[in-house]
Amino acid sequence: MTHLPVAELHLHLEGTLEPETIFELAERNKITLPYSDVDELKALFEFADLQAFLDLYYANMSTLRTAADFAEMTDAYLTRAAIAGVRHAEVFIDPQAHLLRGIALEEVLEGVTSALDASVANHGMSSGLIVSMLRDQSAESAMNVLDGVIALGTPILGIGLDSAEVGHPPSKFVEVYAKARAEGLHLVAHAGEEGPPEYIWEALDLLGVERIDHGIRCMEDERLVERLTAERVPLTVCPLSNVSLKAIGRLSDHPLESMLRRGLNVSVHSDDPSYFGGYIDDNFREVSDALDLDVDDLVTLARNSVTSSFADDVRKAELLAEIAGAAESL
Ligand SMILES: Nc1ncnc2[nH]cnc12
Ligand SMILES: [Zn+2]
Repeated sequence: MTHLPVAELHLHLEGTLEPETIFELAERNKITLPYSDVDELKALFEFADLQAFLDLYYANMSTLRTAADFAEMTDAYLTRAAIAGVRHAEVFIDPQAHLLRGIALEEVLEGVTSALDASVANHGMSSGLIVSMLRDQSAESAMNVLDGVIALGTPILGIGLDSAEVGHPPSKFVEVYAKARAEGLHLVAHAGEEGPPEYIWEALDLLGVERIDHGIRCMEDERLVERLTAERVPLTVCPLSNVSLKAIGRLSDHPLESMLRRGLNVSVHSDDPSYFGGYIDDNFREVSDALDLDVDDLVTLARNSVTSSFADDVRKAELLAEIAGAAESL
């Protein structure tokens, strides 16, 4: 199947480090990994829950040291995403995970933005960066990152909130989000992945987010579904991730189809593709195989990804026209 043009809105750059790349980086940076080869590492890609994944995800980041490493990781993602049909990418980076192990914010941002700055020229893809705060770290730490990014003057699209969800509600970050809003930044947050529907309410009402990342647990709260539908709040759903992290038992039980039927503004994304079995094209193919989705549903998902993006109106119109063109030949 040719891929529909899409916007990738939920993608952690550090979650695109393929096992082979982790070993290459480790060798280059003289880091000893606790696995002897790629197969031993891949054998660990069975996760009991979000925390089990996060432990491995953070451990493997130790291989990233220089701006060149961050640039290479980012460009490798853009190369793979272009093959998947991604025409616009808004990607997350987790600066605190690198600051905590002594890598300077400048190093991280310089590497990532140098690759993103060339995304149009090298991949025909528009792009932007979302700085994501680790919710299991303090609000003060998140504020320091925000201040650091502002001081450096690095152009970013906005801020996000990720990492271990349960026990770290959005309310913890009210001041950080207020400051980011005052700076004119876009606001998104992971909520309702493992955490309860109340965290989605908080992300909307206390943080003022424009998109919810994941949000699948909204389906447990009828009033919330009504609100999200009425306000067309985008939910960036990552089906392969949800199965891999046991938020959902099997792909055939994924609520994506019910969410679409309820009129929720859902789109499909890849989260941490190297760990969860696939990029955005793999997510589209697997949900269309496992769920009762027709071509119109797939086109709706692609269109929602574009209308939910932070691209400007001209770019959105271009991308919607591309989707309409591609849909004719499906
Ligand atoms: N699926 C996910 N949930 C929360 N934090 C993350 N960081 C990277 N992937 C994540
Ligand atoms: Zn995520």
